[in-house]
Amino acid sequence: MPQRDSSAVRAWLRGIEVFARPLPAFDPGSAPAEPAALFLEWLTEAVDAGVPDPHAMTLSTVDEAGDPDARVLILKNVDASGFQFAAHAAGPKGVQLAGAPRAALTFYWAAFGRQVRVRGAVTPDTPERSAADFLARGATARAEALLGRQSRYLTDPDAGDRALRESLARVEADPGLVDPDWTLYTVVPDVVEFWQAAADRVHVRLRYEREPAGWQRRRLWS
Ligand SMILES: Cc1cc2nc3c(=O)[nH]c(=O)nc-3n(C[C@H](O)[C@H](O)[C@H](O)COP(=O)(O)O)c2cc1C
Repeated sequence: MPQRDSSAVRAWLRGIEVFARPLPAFDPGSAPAEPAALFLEWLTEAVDAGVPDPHAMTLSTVDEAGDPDARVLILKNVDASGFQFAAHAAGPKGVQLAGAPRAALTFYWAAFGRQVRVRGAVTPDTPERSAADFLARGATARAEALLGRQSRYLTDPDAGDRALRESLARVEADPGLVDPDWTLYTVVPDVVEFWQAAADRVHVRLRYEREPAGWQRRRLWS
């Protein structure tokens, strides 16, 4: 740990190695026609290699003032229609998405030096599918969601514990209870970029762009 002066921190950070490990090669010429197929290949490799939380991703949104916001979430599904996550419509990210229904997703699997970036419109799924996602959550997660207080100030932790216990009792008494604000969202991608790090810094980038004729694949400078 360096001294706290800024130049020492700068030197310390510069000394930390990046991409100094065996990394896979990426041949964009043999990439599949659809980005979802390549995404699932990369995700599968991360899962099989035991990467922790391989389905964690950063969801970026903007608020009503146009200020960006970002947080890590768990991916719920991916297919040709898009990338799914779930959230409470009344919480900050839900409110931001109601006002500006577009988002970016960022995945990073450090063990492979791989990043995937997704951008697109965000659409809420049907109430039935959102309810099914809600009911697939654990009892405590459902009890917390039903409180609808995520990201508010926790001024009294003891009162918070009591409220959670009461909510959990409601869930246990009525296991079919669904929070109507719980929403599955789909990011419908316009653009999906695959980025493969290389130790020599000649990183390989492939961007899929959705066009009327279908997905176009383009290499990018690194
Ligand atoms: C690995 C990881 C996974 C997370 N998964 C979720 C999740 O699936 N759902 C969720 O609401 N928050 C999740 N969080 C917490 C969010 O990052 C965030 O703190 C929370 O959703 C509140 O965000 P908001 O105030 O912008 O709405 C996760 C955080 C981490 C680090």
